[in-house]
Amino acid sequence: MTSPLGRLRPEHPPVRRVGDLVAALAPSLGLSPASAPGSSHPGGADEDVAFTGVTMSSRDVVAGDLFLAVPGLKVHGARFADDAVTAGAVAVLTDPAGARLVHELVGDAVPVVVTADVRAAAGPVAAWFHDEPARRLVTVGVTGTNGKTTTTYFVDAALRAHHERTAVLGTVELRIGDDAVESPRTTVEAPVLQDLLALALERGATALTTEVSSHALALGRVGGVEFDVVGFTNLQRDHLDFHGDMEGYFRDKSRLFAAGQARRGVVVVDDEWGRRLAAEAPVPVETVATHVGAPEAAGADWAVVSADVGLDGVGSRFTLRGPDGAEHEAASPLPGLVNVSNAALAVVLAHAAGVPLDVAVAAVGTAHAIPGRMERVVERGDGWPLCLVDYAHTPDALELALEAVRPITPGRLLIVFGSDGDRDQGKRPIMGAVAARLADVLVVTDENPRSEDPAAIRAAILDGVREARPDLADVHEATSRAQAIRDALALAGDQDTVIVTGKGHEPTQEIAGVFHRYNDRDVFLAAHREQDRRQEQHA
Ligand SMILES: CC(=O)N[C@H]1[C@@H](OP(=O)(O)OP(=O)(O)OC[C@H]2O[C@@H](n3ccc(=O)[nH]c3=O)[C@H](O)[C@@H]2O)O[C@H](CO)[C@@H](O)[C@@H]1O[C@H](C)C(=O)N[C@@H](C)C(=O)N[C@H](CCC(=O)O)C(=O)O
Ligand SMILES: Nc1ncnc2c1ncn2[C@@H]1O[C@H](COP(=O)(O)OP(=O)(O)OP(=O)(O)O)[C@@H](O)[C@H]1O
Repeated sequence: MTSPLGRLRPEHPPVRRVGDLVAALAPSLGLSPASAPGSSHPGGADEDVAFTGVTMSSRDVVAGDLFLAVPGLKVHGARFADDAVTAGAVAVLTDPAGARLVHELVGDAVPVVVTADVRAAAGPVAAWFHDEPARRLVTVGVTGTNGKTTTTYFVDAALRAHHERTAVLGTVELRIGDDAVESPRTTVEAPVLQDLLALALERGATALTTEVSSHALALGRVGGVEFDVVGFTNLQRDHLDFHGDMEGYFRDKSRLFAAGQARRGVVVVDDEWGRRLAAEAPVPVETVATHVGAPEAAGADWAVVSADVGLDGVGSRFTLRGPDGAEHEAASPLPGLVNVSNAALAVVLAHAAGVPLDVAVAAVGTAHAIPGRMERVVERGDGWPLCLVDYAHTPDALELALEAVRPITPGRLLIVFGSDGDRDQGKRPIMGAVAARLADVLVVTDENPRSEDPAAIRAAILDGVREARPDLADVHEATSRAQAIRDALALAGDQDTVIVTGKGHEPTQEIAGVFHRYNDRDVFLAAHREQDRRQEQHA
C-alpha cells in the first residue's frame, strides 16, 4: 500500500557550501554569486553558508535548503523567496530577474547565486549536491503516450529478479523496496528525483526505473541523470495544449534519447514516430516490433512473431524473436495486445540493463499486479464475479480494455464508469457509446466531477449510450461511485466480470474542489469482506 503524499528525502543528507557549488558548476552552468546592492555580506561569508537540501518550491522547504527560484509559466518562483526564507532556506539559486525579486523581498538575508536557466540547472545542481546518485544505480527511463506505467512495472519485476532491492517511480507511486508514497505526478521535479535516487541508494537499492513524461523532458526534470537505458512505447495525440503540435510533442519525447541523457535506447517501431525516433536517435538504439506480421518486423532487432492473446484467461503468451534469430517463449501477465507490446519492450529494456534474457522473460511473465492497471482485485468463484480496476479514461483505452476483458468473461461483462469534470467534454458521449457497444450491463456514475455538475456529466455520457442502445436496456445510473460498484456486484454472478474504469490507482475523488479519500479497489474489497462476514454469521 502507499501512504499519503509526502516528500521522501535521504535521512543523511550531505552538507555543502555555497562556494563549493559555485566553484564546481560555474564552468558548465555559468553559476556566479549575485551580491545585493549594499550587501553587508562579504563574499567569503556567503561562500561559507552551508546547505543540506535542495528544493524548487517554497512549500517544500525544510530548514537548511537551497531554494531554486524558477521562472514558471504563471509566476516567478523568486516571488516566494520570503516564504522560503521564513521556512528556513539558507540560500537561493535563481536567474538575474529572480535575483532582483529576491533582493526586493528579503534584501541580503541569504546569499543568492545566479545562472541564466535555473530549470536547466536544477537537475545538475541537485545531482552534484547528492554526489551524482544516478551514476551508482542502474537506471531505466520509459517514455511514450501510453503504456509507461505498465512497462515500468514490468521492467521493475525483471530488475527485482536480478537485484536485491529496486525502486520504481511514476504516476501510481514512488516506491523504494517495499515502501511507497503516493506520487504527485508522472515524473517528479528534478530536486525530488535526485532526493529519491539518493534515498534509494541509502536504502540499499541498486536499480531504479522511472516513467518520463513529455512535460518532464520539456521542463528538465530528468536533468542530472544519464540513464543506462531508455525506452519508447508509442506516440498518440495528447497534451498538444502544452507541446503545440505533434512535431513539438515528438521533439520533446525525443530528448530522452539525447547523448548525455541516456547511454542507449530501446524503441517500439509499431508506429511512424517510433520508426522515426529509431532512425534519428543520437544514442545507439535497439528496435522492437510488436504487431505480429507487420512489415516493420523484418527489419527490427526484436519482433513478436506470434501471440495468443488472453487464451489462458489471464494474460497472453507470445514468441519474441531476438537479434540472433532465436525465438523465446514469453508471456504478459495482463490481458490484451497492448500488454504484449509493453511486455516485449520491458523484456528488451531489462536485458539491455543487464538482466539475463531468460530471467527477464520469466519475471515479466509473472509480474505482480500493477495498481489500477487491469488489476484483478477479486477472482471469480464462490458466487463472485471477476472484479477488475482499470485506468482507461479515454475512448480508445476504454475500447481496448473492454475488448481485452471479453475473452476472459464466460458470462456478462458489467462496467462501472464515468468521465472527468473540467477535462475534455467531447469524449463523454463517445465513451458512453463505446461502453454500450462492448459491455452488457452499464452503471454510469461519477469520476472526478471537480467544479462541474456531476448529473450533467452523466447525462452527456448517457446521450452516447442512447446512440448505441436507444432503449437503455441494462443501463443504470448511480450518484455515488461506491454505490455504483455495489449495484454492479448485486447484478453479477460468478460467470460475469465487473470492471470499474477511469480512476485506476487514484486514492481520492475530487468533488467541488474537495479531495475525498476514495479508491475503487477498496470498495470491491470492503464488499467482499462484508460477504465473508455474512457467510461466517450464517455458518
Ligand atoms: C505545465 C507544467 O508542467 N507545469 C509545471 C510548472 O508549473 P509552472 O511553470 O506553471 O509553475 P508556476 O506555478 O508558474 O510556479 C513557478 C515556480 O514557483 C514555485 N512556487 C509556486 C508557488 C508557491 O507558493 N511557492 C513556490 O515556490 C513553483 O514550485 C515553481 O517552481 O512547474 C511546477 C513546479 O516547478 C510544476 O508543479 C507544474 O506542474 C503542474 C502542477 C502540472 O500539472 N503538470 C502536469 C501537466 C505534468 O507535468 N504532467 C506530466 C504527465 C503528463 C501525462 O503524461 O499525463 C507529469 O509528469 O506529471
Ligand atoms: N502500449 C500501449 N498502447 C496503447 N495503449 C496502451 C498501451 N499500454 C497501455 N495502454 C492503455 O493506456 C492506459 C494507461 O496505461 P498506462 O498507465 O500503462 O500508460 P501511461 O503511459 O502510464 O499513461 P498515464 O501517464 O496516463 O498513466 C491503459 O488503460 C491501457 O488500456
